[in-house]
Amino acid sequence: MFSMQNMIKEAYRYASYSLGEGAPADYIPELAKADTKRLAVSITDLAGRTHSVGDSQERFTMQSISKVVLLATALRFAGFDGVFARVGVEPTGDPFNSIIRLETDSSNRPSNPMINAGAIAVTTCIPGATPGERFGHVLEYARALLDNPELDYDKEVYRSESETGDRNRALAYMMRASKVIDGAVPEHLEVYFKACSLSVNCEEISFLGAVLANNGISPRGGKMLIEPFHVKVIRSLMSTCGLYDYSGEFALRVGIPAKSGVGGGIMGAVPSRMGIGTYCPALDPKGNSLCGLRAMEYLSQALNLSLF
Ligand SMILES: NC(=O)CC[C@H](N)C(=O)O
Repeated sequence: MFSMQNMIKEAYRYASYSLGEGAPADYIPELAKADTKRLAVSITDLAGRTHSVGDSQERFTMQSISKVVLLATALRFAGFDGVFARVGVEPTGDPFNSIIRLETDSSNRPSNPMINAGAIAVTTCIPGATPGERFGHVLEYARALLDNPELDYDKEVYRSESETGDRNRALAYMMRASKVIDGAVPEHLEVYFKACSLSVNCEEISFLGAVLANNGISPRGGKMLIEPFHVKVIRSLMSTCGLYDYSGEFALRVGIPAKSGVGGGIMGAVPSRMGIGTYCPALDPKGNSLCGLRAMEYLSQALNLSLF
């Protein structure tokens, strides 16, 4: 008999065959400590019910999944035109932290908001007198979008990333040199690193997926959290750019708008159906959670979720 719980159990079992493969991100030293045996799969349906199997309460940092929250926050304050004056909407086929196109692209703008350069440019659209105030807007919105009023960032991961984030600094200074962004680079990076360090669990990211799946309306309570046009923008960028230089193959194999992060999470939004969260910190060479990809593939096939 069909039950969502059984389906998730099967996805978990299929994904668990890949446990032991891959490795946690180690360029942020604090992330290298993650237990690669942790695995979770969660689905939040559009009635707001969450079903999970595995380590779904385990907390991990959002990392690049926060690019969705940063973009939603920036769109709220600066609108479409304000945000997309600073960042493009084209996939790159390059790794998430690549710098090359900032020089070779004639506009010097980062290609899209789902790569590091693009997300840093997006943070510059979030207003406030101090980086604390600006991150406050992100945190407040993240608490609503992930349905956890206690949500906060992980101080250890933030410190670790801030100490070692020279590549992100380089991206930001390049963009400032070419006048794509202005203002104090260390302040923009404080907002960006804190957003990456937001501490979440698998159930919460499946809820964020469900908000996006439900056209921006909270499946718990019915409040509009993201306006429908912004949902369309975010979902389309997730589809084309959400898994960095694996986005094309992911579209083909899974076909769900999704966003991954090097903390080991993947968040998926199946329009008008459900939000999906997966977690396992062992990554493939492109920075995507290996077991997470397997679980997404299983669910896409079994529930016929591909948009294509
Ligand atoms: N792909 C990711 O999750 C990258 C985010 C990470 N915080 C970084 O800036 O490198």
